[in-house]
Amino acid sequence: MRIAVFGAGAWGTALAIHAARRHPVMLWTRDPSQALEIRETRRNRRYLPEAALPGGIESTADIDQACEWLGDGRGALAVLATSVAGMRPVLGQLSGRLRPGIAGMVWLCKGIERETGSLPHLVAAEALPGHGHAVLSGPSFAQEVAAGLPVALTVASRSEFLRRAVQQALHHGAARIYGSDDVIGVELGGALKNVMAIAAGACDGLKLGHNARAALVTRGLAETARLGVALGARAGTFTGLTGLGDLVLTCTGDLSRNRRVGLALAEGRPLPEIVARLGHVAEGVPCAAAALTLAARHRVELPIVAAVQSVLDGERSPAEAVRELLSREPRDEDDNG
Ligand SMILES: NC(=O)c1ccc[n+]([C@@H]2O[C@H](COP(=O)([O-])OP(=O)(O)OC[C@H]3O[C@@H](n4cnc5c(N)ncnc54)[C@H](O)[C@@H]3O)[C@@H](O)[C@H]2O)c1
Ligand SMILES: O=P(O)(O)OC[C@H](O)CO
Repeated sequence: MRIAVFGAGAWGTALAIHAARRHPVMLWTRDPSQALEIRETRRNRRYLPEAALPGGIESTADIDQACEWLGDGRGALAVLATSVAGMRPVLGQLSGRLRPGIAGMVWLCKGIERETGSLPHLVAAEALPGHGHAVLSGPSFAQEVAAGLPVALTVASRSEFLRRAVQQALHHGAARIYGSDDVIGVELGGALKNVMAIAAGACDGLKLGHNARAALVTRGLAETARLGVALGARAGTFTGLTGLGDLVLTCTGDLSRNRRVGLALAEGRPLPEIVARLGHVAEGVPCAAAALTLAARHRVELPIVAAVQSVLDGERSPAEAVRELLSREPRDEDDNG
């Protein structure tokens, strides 16, 4: 099966390496010098410097060439690996270029569009109509996948055909790919765990202890599920790989960029400096505000996300935000607030 990956950041590159263990892969980047570097050095120095790219990966910055490479499209798979902010512009370029026969488009990004408060499947429906759509998510640090370490992911799509096509393409070696038809639940779990990881990083940076982090993960999951159910997701999805699984990974694993943002905020560093130093996207930063927009539309309360947003906005220090969360009125654990 031919697989074209659009976006050559850390995760797009790692997924291309995994896919290339079985399939020919085309890795598209918007940056011509990066495409040249990948072809000549078999490395992506800026985004995933430690990984060697196998010979089965070709690279181009020419989007027409990448689409033509997929051939008549039959059985081929397109993968979108940009940040959420890059989704609409890149899918817009692909619209009309991708042949109708491809198995479908699967995106890897985890977040909510900042300007619209839309989950990725709604962005894709507008920007790339006429193709099958799927999201691939779950606990997965790029560096570990590139190194061939075990990983379990979930592909969610309303199309059973596309779910099976993604499993056929990527369920091999050390990667297990589960299927789900709960697109909203899978996308929301992946989006909000990034915000919770900022909170967990701040919590650990303030040395609030293991009890505090466990409370944050558990209440963060409750908050995510509350919004998800209001949006039409199944509650059970949030205890799966793309909910609890990714939440635990990102809140506790130091490879997480979002967690590192939280740790740096606890040191009192300004957000623009933290983001600039990171050199990668930290989706939790734009996602916190977008999640609050979405929650307001559905009249759902998100106290931890609101606390993170107040810190990102510079309205409160992390310590003040924690004090505010602790001073909330007592309630039953399964209360809807
Ligand atoms: N890194 C991981 O371990 C990992 C794992 C799973 C999911 N994700 C998710 O995958 C997405 C990408 O993450 P990443 O780690 O690759 O980020 P990254 O910061 O390493 O790379 C982002 C990539 O998106 C591209 N991009 C951004 N806007 C674009 C635009 N308008 N047009 C074309 N390209 C654009 C950048 O050029 C870059 O190649 C994020 O939503 C992230 O949450 C990351
Ligand atoms: O580095 P982060 O925080 O963007 O997390 C990466 C992946 O989403 C973990 O599953």
